[in-house]
Amino acid sequence: MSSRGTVLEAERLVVGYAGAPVCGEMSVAVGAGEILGVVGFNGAGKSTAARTLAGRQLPISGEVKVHGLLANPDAVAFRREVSAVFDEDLFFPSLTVREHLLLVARGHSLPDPEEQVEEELSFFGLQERADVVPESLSSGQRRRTLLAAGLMRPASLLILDEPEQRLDPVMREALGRRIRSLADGGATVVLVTHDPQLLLDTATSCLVIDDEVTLATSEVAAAIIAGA
Ligand SMILES: Nc1ncnc2c1ncn2[C@@H]1O[C@H](COP(=O)(O)OP(=O)(O)OP(=O)(O)O)[C@@H](O)[C@H]1O
Repeated sequence: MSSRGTVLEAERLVVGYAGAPVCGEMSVAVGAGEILGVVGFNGAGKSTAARTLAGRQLPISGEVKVHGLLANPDAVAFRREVSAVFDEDLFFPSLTVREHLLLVARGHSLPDPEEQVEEELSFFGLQERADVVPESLSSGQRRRTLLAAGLMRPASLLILDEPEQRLDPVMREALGRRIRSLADGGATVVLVTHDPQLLLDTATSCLVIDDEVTLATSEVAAAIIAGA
């Protein structure tokens, strides 16, 4: 546990649908500056767990708390703390990439929103596509837009569901460095991933999701997802 205190806490959490659990019960306590990798086979329940930790779906039993606040995305105080990026996240069909990012920057009262947006466009290699609407983007460009929006806003807890998907190797490496630097700045990160290298580059501990949920080092978890 981090000396900087627990940020995300879940005790005997059971996640699933219509009262049916998708995986074993889990307990987590993640501190400021820590990166919790979440791994498991296809369909193991990683995204379900991540969505529950992000407050996007209710647990079957147990509670999720962030800084002691019950997970509830309708609560302003919770939303301020938590940024989550999922593949199914939505866009406004008539807003361009730049307009989406400006909306996020202004909505979170970032200083110099225009400048910050240009930095994100550059980091995610989106400058050339900044003025097109989501429909005209490739799936990887849409993914990068969502990640840019999720990473640029202030948050003490960042939940990323397979952020490496549809990113090329250079972008994956840059993303790993970015995640690490956010954690170095004090953010807590939950990272669902199938990428052993991203896990090794970032995670400080890992949750292996299965019928039983266990804690593992990033080396052990990376070996599991690499099929070793
Ligand atoms: N909305 C839903 N309603 C009912 N069952 C669902 C729903 N979404 C997912 N599931 C089921 O819950 C189980 C866990 O799914 P989940 O998406 O959490 O797995 P995952 O570990 O993230 O998988 P992957 O690695 O393939 O992304 C799967 O059996 C899936 O079919």
